[in-house]
Amino acid sequence: MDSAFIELDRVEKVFDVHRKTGFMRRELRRVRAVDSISFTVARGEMVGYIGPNGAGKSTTIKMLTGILTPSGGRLRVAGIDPSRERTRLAHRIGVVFGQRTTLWWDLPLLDSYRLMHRMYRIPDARYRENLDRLVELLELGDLLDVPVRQLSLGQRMRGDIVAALLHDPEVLYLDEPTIGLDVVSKGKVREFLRELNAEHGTTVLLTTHDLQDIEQLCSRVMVIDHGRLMYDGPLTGLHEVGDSERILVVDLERELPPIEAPAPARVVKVDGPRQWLAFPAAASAAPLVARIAAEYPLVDLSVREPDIEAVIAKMLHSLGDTTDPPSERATA
Ligand SMILES: Nc1ncnc2c1ncn2[C@@H]1O[C@H](COP(=O)(O)OP(=O)(O)OP(=O)(O)O)[C@@H](O)[C@H]1O
Repeated sequence: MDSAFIELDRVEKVFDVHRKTGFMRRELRRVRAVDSISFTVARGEMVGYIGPNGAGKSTTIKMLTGILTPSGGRLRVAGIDPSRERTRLAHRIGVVFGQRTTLWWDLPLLDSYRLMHRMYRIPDARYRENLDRLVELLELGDLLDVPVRQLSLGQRMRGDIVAALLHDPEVLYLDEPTIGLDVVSKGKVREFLRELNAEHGTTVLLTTHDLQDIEQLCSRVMVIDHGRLMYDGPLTGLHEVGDSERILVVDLERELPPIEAPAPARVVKVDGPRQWLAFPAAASAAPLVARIAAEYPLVDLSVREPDIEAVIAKMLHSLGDTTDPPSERATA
């Protein structure tokens, strides 16, 4: 991988919020949404950017796209200062907001793509080639004539991903790309993103509340809290810092005493022939599964992941983070 493609050096974003505190009285509150964050992302990396609600994730993404101007620090994407050269940068980045669509609600999907073709001034041959490839990969061929408002959430999300990639961006910002999708649609979106990254080397910054998005896509994860970067490393490391656990749900042929599992795995619940075992999230489930399969009459099993909020909360707790949500300072 070559040198930094995304660079943040002590970036800050402070919002001034005026609040009415009484008749003719207003108070100015200063919200430090992003508080001196520094990191770099190399070209071709897929990085998870996670944190509790209000942590500053969207504010960071908005600064990276140039929608918001930092209050301090230095920020570059592909060598470009996003807030100064937003239009130039727009040709090199793609953005997908899971909760909002960039498509035209009343128009057939294909018409939205035609408009983007013109907006981004994509050469005709390239547009045609990209459209054909993306529509095939994301299985949207039968839906191109359907107005966006008639699409299911999963179809609309895939439609938005195509829209974000028609102009061959080098970096893709994804904000909750699998939110509300069923298991099959989530799988399709993840598989597509993996292929996109492997084949085109697209750099991806992913914000999500779904731990499996991170697990299946990102070799690196950054955790932000109260506007500050609290962790930057592999997901397994995040589990280790917080001592997170996964749960192995085991269905036996009949009701039996609690399974004698090798420590630190242990049975945490028994209900008839079903038993629940907790084990460290950073460890592989394979040895535990093999041992149970060899020694017990096993019918079925599944692994439950901890939810992302729980992992982050444990990690922050173990780091002794007890500060209040984004630092606010009354100035008047
Ligand atoms: N335009 C704004 N004006 C004032 N305060 C803002 C503005 N945008 C964000 N904030 C505040 O900045 C902080 C960080 O918000 P941000 O939306 O970046 O968080 P987030 O991590 O994306 O949260 P979520 O997961 O809930 O989307 C919050 O306290 C929020 O209220």
